[in-house]
Amino acid sequence: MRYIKTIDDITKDGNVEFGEGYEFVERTEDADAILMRSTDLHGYELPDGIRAIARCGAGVNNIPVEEYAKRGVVVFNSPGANANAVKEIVIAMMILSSRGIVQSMEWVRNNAGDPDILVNAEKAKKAFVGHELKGKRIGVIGLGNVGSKVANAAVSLGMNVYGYDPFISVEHAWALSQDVQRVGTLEDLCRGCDYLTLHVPSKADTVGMISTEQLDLLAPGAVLVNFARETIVDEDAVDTALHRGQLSWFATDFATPKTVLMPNTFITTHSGAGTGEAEANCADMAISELKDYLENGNIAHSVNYPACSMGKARAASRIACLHANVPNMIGQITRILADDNANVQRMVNESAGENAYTMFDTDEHLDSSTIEALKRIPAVYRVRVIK
Ligand SMILES: NC(=O)C1=CN([C@@H]2O[C@H](COP(=O)(O)OP(=O)(O)OC[C@H]3O[C@@H](n4cnc5c(N)ncnc54)[C@H](O)[C@@H]3O)[C@@H](O)[C@H]2O)C=CC1
Ligand SMILES: O=C(O)CCC(=O)C(=O)O
Repeated sequence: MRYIKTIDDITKDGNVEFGEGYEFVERTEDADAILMRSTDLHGYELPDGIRAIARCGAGVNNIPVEEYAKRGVVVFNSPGANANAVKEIVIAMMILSSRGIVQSMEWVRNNAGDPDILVNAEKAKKAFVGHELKGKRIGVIGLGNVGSKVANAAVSLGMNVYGYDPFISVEHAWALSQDVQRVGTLEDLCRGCDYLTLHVPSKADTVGMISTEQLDLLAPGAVLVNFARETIVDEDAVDTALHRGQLSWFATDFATPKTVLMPNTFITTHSGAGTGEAEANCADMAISELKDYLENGNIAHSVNYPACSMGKARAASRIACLHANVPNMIGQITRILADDNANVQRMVNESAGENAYTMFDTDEHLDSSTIEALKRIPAVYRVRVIK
């Protein structure tokens, strides 16, 4: 039996299924792995028994991924699984910011008792005249799973679409409409934009990336949409830009104490991924990642360890070593296996940044003294006997 602790409501109806061989537990101390969403794990006391964490979603700024890597904990996310949901709400926010829809509906509600409301609505409507998205210039920052979809949707709405992403993946470059014009600098992207939408992770080079300098380059009365993370915008700069009309609207998914006091905002409850489809997609992806890791040691979509797969564990034994990406690790591991006279059927070593992963199948089970010797190798973070 394997034990799973869920943190957060993974889906609205609470349904998550791991299937046979798995049980949910209340206490993290009793779990092998964690399935979670947005809870901040910085400062969380993670028990040593936890081998893996799967984040149902894209952003992992709520998880100390490098600290966990050094403890031999593999962190997964679910890339792309909620991207369509975010794309749709971002387009909705752009339309809401352009057409006086919310204000017009408020007017109707406030005048519900007026017997002449139908006639008076005709008079009131001029206050809610907006403009169309077609023909407007939009800048998309980050052309990954969400940004590439937003950019393509904006193209199909007839917008002039500009994108900025110095690290764009080949996959997303292929997915991008040829009508999206790529721009080399953030400043060139912002210049003259009527709409600016943010789709980058929160990390050292994106925190505060939208500030006065960038906002001043936008067209006067531009709309800023932030469904990425609250940290990416300088909130004081956004507040000032809203007060002096440089921004006409700010649509954000993050109800921070500062944004809730700003004028001309549409603020949601971190609901960008709030669809049943997105929740199910994220949960399915995260669960299959955890199961493949716990049962076979395979890693897919990890944010702190390399991808690595040897298929189903079919040999007598499978061992996985999580370790630092430093010289002579394979030499040290194979020397210990040779001392045990172990016959290795297959071995894979992969690395990503500071961390590396070595997995091997052997004909027979290894002695416990051999496992202990592997654990004693300096810079080995964890040794797992998968089978
Ligand atoms: N509001 C919500 O519910 C949701 C929010 N998000 C947020 O949106 C972010 C993006 O999501 P995805 O598109 O799924 O992630 P992704 O990883 O597919 O795409 C992120 C893109 O940002 C680019 N990027 C990284 N640093 C950059 C920089 N300095 N300048 C420009 N581009 C840069 C990357 O190259 C990548 O193409 C997530 O990290 C998360 O914080 C994602 C999903 C739901
Ligand atoms: O609804 C959630 O769990 C948050 C989604 C999100 O912010 C993400 O995927 O990065």
